[in-house]
Amino acid sequence: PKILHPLWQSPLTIPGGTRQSPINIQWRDSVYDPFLKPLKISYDPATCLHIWNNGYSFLVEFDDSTDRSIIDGGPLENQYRLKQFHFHWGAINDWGSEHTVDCKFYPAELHLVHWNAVVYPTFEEAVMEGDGLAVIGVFLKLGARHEGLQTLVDALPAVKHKDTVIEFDVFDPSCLMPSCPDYWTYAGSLTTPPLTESVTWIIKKQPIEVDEDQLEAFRMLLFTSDGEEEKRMVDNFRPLQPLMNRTVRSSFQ
Ligand SMILES: NS(=O)(=O)c1ccc(C(=O)N2CCN(Cc3ccccc3)C2)cc1
Ligand SMILES: [Zn+2]
Repeated sequence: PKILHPLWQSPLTIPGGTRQSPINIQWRDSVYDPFLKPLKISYDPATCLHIWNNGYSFLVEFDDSTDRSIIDGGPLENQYRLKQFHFHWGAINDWGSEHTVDCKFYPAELHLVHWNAVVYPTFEEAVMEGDGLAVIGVFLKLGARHEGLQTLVDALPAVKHKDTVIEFDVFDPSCLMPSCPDYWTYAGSLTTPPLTESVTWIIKKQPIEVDEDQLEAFRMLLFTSDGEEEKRMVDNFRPLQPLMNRTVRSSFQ
């Protein structure tokens, strides 16, 4: 029988999938690529639009009608436009991230989602193409309170229920980037339906620190709409997928 994911009612494995995400990054198996460029990030905080709870995570969405918030360089051939960022987290601090490093889970993982507007007319079309998307993954680890994240955390009670949205008009996601430029990169997929193999993953080596209260704020969100029986939004990460015939490259030695 087809095993369906409890959260997304989607097949856990994609028939014929050869580049699925997330994966375990085995540090010693990653290959240093001296031709990888530094990642260039330039975000305009004024492109921030709103925060919404879409029933599997909370997303901060950006105005992607122009090239005001983009990334370039790194493993990318073109510049990619920022569309949204979101997180994945666990019910407890022992797990929650989608990718693992040497089989270690982090309590949460940030995904900044960008699309190739140089080649494709819309995000929806880019989602279906091998070089359509670029997602920066940043691990969150338990530690000091993150002041930049706090402005986001303060807004979460207003999007507690699925399909709630609030205006969020100035936020600079650069404040969520770790200071170290090092990253791994590999060819993968969306980790939620339609699971298309359209993502160039750029996973930052250094995590950012957040405190327990900030992680608890994520866990008080709900998968469910107002009036439904409450289900806490936790463990919204996809199981690890086989590496198959892929190499993870590193930008550092
Ligand atoms: N966890 S992750 O970073 O891999 C990630 C997950 C979801 C998305 C996302 O914004 N969407 C997936 C497709 N969906 C809409 C859509 C578009 C075309 C066809 C069908 C459906 C929106 C982006 C990144
Ligand atoms: Zn994600």
